[in-house]
Amino acid sequence: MHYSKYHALGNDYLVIRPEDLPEELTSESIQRICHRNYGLGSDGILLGPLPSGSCQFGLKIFNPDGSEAEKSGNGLRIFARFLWDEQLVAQEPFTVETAGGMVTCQVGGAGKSVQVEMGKVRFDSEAIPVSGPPREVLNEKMEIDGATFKFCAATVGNPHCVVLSEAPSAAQAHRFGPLIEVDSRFPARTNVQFMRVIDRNSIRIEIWERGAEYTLASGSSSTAAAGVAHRLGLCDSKITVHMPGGQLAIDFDADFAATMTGPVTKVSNGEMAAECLEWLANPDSQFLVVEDHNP
Ligand SMILES: N[C@H](CCC[C@H](N)C(=O)O)C(=O)O
Repeated sequence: MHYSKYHALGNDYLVIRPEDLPEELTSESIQRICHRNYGLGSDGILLGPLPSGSCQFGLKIFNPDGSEAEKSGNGLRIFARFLWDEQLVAQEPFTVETAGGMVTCQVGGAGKSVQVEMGKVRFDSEAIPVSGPPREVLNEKMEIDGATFKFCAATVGNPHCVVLSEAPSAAQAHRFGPLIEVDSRFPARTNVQFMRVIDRNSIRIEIWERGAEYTLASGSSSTAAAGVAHRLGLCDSKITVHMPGGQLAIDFDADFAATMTGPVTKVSNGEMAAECLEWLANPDSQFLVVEDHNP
């Protein structure tokens, strides 16, 4: 099976064209393909280009636990670069349909920089979703594993819980992220960011992703966390988001519509070997399978 691998600030994805799939993806085959020991290893799969009734291209985004994500900022930059590498687009902006809505992409810098209009960041509980009465989820409190956190929640098409932190760290993300991801207040689970506001134009985040665990960078997390900082009046409308994998630029208009700009790096084109494909298809082969989170 042919694939292309890219990373965006260390958040890596496999791009697979539907015509290259030997059979329909399942939660288990996604887990196997993405597995860092048994499979090709990645933070997810981008399946496309797919037909779309509303946009020039369609895209399905899968997490390594097999769940489908409504949106991925790094994934969309990578997919835009893939389309450019395949000469399916040039320098003009183009539209991509995701489960979380339509986005507009534009490739620049000889493919090394991509801009994506990510849509509006929204804070209302029903859109995210967050349980409880309909409200904007801002400056609420949660008790997790003996610690008390102040948090906000937002959607960029996918759900995010932004925890205010004096000292975001990988240890903090690993300890509290998995607990918050599956907390009952998030019916669709949630991505989690631990955020420190550095100044009016920069924040720092550590990330625990829904369905992907700890990642070095996340475009939708950056957009959500920057949106919260802007909504709380702690940052202006142009924000640099610092993550372990690097930086992204997020710009907001007056309606919190976000434009994300950042790099993409091509890693390889490759072929999954036949014996690995056999292992993928063999349900009895030894493999650690996590529970299926698809609704
Ligand atoms: N794990 C996310 C999708 C990938 C997001 C991240 N890789 C990005 O760049 O936005 C979710 O289930 O909503």
